[in-house]
Amino acid sequence: MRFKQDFFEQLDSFYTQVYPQGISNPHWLGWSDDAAKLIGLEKPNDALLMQLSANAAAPGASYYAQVYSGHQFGGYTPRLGDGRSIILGEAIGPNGAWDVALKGGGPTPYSRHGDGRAVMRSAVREFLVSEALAALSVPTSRALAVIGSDLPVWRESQETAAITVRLAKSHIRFGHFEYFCYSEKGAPDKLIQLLNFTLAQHFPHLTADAAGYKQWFVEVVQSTAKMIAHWQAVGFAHGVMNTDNMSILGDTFDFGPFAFLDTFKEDFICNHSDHDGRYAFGQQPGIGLWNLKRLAQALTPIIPSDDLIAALNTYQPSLVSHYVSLMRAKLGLSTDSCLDSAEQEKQDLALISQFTVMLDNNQLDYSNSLRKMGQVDISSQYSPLRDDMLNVSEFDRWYQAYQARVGDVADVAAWQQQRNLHNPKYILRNYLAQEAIIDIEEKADNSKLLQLQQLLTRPYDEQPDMDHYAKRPPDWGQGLVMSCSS
Ligand SMILES: Nc1ncnc2c1ncn2[C@@H]1O[C@H](COP(=O)(O)OP(=O)(O)OP(=O)(O)O)[C@@H](O)[C@H]1O
Ligand SMILES: [Mg+2]
Repeated sequence: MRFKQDFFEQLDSFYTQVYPQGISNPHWLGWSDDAAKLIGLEKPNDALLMQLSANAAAPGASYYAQVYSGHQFGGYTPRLGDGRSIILGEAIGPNGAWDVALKGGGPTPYSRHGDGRAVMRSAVREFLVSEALAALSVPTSRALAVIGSDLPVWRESQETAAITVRLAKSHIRFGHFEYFCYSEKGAPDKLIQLLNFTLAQHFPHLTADAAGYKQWFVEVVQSTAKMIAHWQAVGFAHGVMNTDNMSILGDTFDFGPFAFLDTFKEDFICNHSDHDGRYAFGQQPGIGLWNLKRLAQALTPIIPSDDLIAALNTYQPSLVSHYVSLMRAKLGLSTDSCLDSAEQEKQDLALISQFTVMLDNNQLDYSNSLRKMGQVDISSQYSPLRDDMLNVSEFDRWYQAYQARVGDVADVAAWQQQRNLHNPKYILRNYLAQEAIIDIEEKADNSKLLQLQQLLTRPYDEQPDMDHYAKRPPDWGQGLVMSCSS
């Protein structure tokens, strides 16, 4: 790894230098070749294992924990910061730099009452989902590796610690701006310093002046809208959309109790502590806007309110338009229609919503239903999903409208093949992650994890002998809800 240290060198009051503490008996549980390429690495080796398990210094690393705050479940916490994630610096890759962070690397001045550690099950889940989302083209932080150990840690019972090696284009969160607006004295200067750094590093096409700031916020609004459109289209529930977990670049960030939908359920809650369903699947678009409003509020000292509001107003149309275009690709709705594009979008959204409401009412699997729809012979009156519906006449009405919208398809096989490129066969179902974790816990066997990882790097491909991974969960794995104690 070759590092540069821009954040460390330019923003010295925005972090505390802190060294990670090694974990005993470190061993690779998982490694991502694809993530490795991003920072110019190839295969894992012993020296890297020692560095990334914090048992040896990584040459060129600076080791620091950033300070930030954030709104958690709607309430403001004035100081959070990296309590268990220690950043080594920005590793230089062939197409740009990536922060390298050891998540679970030991206590920091921001650990509050925590131990600075991550348990193996949560580290494995973060590793798997980061790479699975990337393979689905969802904007996300990445995971280079997950490293197991025999270091005991206590949650509800004794578990072992692990480290996820996270790669992120930036670790700057909405909460960084909130911290330097509310919690730190000398606010406008620090806010401006942080914003100028963000612009120079990640928005080099923008100028560090009023016009650049205004356009920057528009781009943050839109990248957030785009990220959430991806989540809704792929059926991903994040679970903890606090503003400290919202990346300023619109990358999915901080994986705790997340879930991919098995059964489609608009009000599905994956987080055991989310009693009111604040972060339920169907709430995510609205929460995205709420979070952006909190960011806007923190920016009022440096960006005029009218500009902030104008940008916020682009959120909903931008999200809808990304969502509809992702769903069109899944369902095979082409866009070269003679209707006005806004009207077409409205009608398509209605068609898509009727479809998901039927999935919800009939308790059908989200990804498998879409995959099946993509294999329909569009000229035939018969759709494979019809048999799964209780209200067949409702489905028939919808299917007729759908057929009319798809129109004539000259080459049905090619159309179906296209659909398969947009409707994954394999997703990271919670029960699959759980099975991989149980094998590691009980048998020290990571082969399921490796198999799952391989499978999820090609989620759209038929893969021989892997069909069982595409099945709906068994009874024990239905609607698994995860706790935050990670
Ligand atoms: N075991 C722990 N020890 C110390 N601090 C912790 C621990 N778990 C969570 N925290 C801190 O609590 C706050 C909220 O935690 P949250 O689960 O959102 O983040 P995280 O998963 O630890 O890290 P990140 O957001 O970097 O992915 C953060 O400041 C985090 O660093
Ligand atoms: Mg977090």
